[in-house]
Amino acid sequence: MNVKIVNKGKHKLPHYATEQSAGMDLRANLGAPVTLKPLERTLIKTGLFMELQAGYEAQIRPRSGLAFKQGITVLNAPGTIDADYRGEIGVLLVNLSNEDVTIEDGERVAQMVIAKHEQVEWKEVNSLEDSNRGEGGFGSTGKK
Ligand SMILES: O=c1ccn([C@H]2C[C@H](O)[C@@H](COP(=O)(O)OP(=O)(O)OP(=O)(O)O)O2)c(=O)[nH]1
Repeated sequence: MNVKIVNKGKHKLPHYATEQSAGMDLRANLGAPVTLKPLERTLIKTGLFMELQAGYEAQIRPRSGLAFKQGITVLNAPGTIDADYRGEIGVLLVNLSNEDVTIEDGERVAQMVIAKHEQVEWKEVNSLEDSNRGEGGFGSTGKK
């Protein structure tokens, strides 16, 4: 599937690192490194703008390595890029470690998965059909 993309940043376009990768890493497009104190958050710009086809979204997800090694994650994970959004793709990072962490220009800060999605029309009713699961939730299955 072709997706139109504009790159106003200085880094190469995101790409699939292996033949079956689901996500493409996104690079920070920064004028200068950004340091996050513990629990500090910041919006990292990518320089990328894209035009998804209707029925598709892009999900912005954390990178496991960055989370494990440095405690950096995506605060609103998974971030949602709507098909009608034409602004710059941003990555909202938070530092969940107890040390300062510096994000460098060009660093891979998150990954992006393009996914199909549905839109529903509500059919409002007064009651729902019974199911043998009932109303149980929040850890109610598998009880001895
Ligand atoms: O991680 C993200 C999440 C969102 N966006 C952009 C694309 C998305 O289409 C738009 C709006 O995002 P969202 O719907 O999550 O934000 P909102 O807080 O509900 O704002 P809005 O009123 O703009 O919908 O912001 C990003 O660039 N990165």
